[in-house]
Amino acid sequence: MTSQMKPMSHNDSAPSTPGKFKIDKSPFVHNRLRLHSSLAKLTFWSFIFLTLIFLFFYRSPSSNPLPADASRRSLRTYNWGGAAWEKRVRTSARIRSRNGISVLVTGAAGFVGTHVSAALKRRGDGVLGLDNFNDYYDPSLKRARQALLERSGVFIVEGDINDAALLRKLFEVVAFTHVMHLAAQAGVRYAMENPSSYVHSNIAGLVNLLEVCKSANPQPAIVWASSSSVYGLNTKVPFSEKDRTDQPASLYAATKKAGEEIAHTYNHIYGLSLTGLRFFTVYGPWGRPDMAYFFFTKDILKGKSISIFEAANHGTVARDFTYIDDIVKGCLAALDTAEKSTGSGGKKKGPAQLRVFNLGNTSPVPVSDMVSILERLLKVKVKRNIIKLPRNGDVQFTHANISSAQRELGYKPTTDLQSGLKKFVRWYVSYYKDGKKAAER
Ligand SMILES: O=C(O)[C@H]1O[C@H](OP(=O)(O)OP(=O)(O)OC[C@H]2O[C@@H](n3ccc(=O)[nH]c3=O)[C@H](O)[C@@H]2O)[C@H](O)[C@@H](O)[C@H]1O
Repeated sequence: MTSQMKPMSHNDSAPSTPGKFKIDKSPFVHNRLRLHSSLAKLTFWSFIFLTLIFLFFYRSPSSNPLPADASRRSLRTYNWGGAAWEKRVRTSARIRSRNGISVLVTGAAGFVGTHVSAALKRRGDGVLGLDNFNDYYDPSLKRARQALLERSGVFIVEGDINDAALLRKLFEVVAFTHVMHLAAQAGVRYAMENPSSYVHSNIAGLVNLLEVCKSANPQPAIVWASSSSVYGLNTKVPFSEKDRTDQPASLYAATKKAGEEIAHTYNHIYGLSLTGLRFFTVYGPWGRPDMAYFFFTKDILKGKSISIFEAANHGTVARDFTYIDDIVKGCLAALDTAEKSTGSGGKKKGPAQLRVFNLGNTSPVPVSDMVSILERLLKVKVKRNIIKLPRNGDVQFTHANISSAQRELGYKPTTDLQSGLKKFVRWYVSYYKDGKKAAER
């Protein structure tokens, strides 16, 4: 019983300073006082109750823990199912080469997802894409990538990795041997604008996917995209998989690091075979417009100035930029060397493979040098605006030690930044028709 509900004693109704006025002890006045006090309490608690109900049903958008963007994504409904849809799924996932694999590629309309899907299809593997086509960046670019894949026979199912019913359905229709999980909320700096979208995709979405994979029969082997950003404030270079990763500098990095821990758990409990790939600033044709090399190109062509970050004391900011074709080779090698998961029916039957690899280029380039390469390729004098590295999650430099990937995956990057950016610029200019499409954006 709470103190408010305690039956009132005579003394409860007496003022705490009884000498100030005369207490009327008549029973009528006493009852009136009790009634008065009970009414006041009833009114008070009714008010609190109604306020709570009001807040529950009519909370303002700003009090919604999911920002509009993330809510919209999870509330969006996608059309899937039906005989014709299932046929497309089956056809796309059909293996067409001896010893081929059938792979569910999440984030297939994304930058890396498109390239990996196309490469798998080319060598005769079965490939089914999954993508929610969200509007984090220009969705028309994702649609163009989809059209490209469609022409090579890859069907992309429209849906969210948080949709368990859809994922279960896909595994019912196709016994995928592998999952290449690339769907994620990417971008380091955007995490300060929309933190929930990172939790939604990189944590909740990952767990949902692993839940379905662990119950699938047979369980697939999973290769997924982690990030160089997990090294955070680590200063030991080059970054090795053995180095500490417990100092993330951005929420993006923290969710990728959480993903690595979640992978450990699902491997440990359910025998899922899991390989995490730490990508180092991947760039190239069909790239992501939110990345610096991409929007620098756009702005340089428009004659706008660009902001180049500089660390304290004019310190150089550098990245181990890695060309997309090298990353694709690393992804395929990770799929090819992935051992089978050991569980079945949601139960572990024995120890399973758990790996993590750096996929970088091993030669960091200062961002200002990257800009100079673009300047030469675009033949436009760049208006440089050097500004202090903002405290928004960016780290000063990245540099991959790739000996582990070299040894176990035969990974060997071959494209330097100059050659890779040349291919990017050629694609950019032709895709945006010398700036025509870019101007429409
Ligand atoms: O390896 C990763 O795991 C990550 O790589 C990528 O992140 P980053 O390496 O930060 O790439 P990106 O944004 O292109 O900035 C490049 C450089 O330009 C600098 N930069 C940036 C913006 C600007 O206005 N000025 C500037 O100097 C900036 O300081 C930086 O030095 C992916 O986006 C991310 O999703 C993740 O996959």
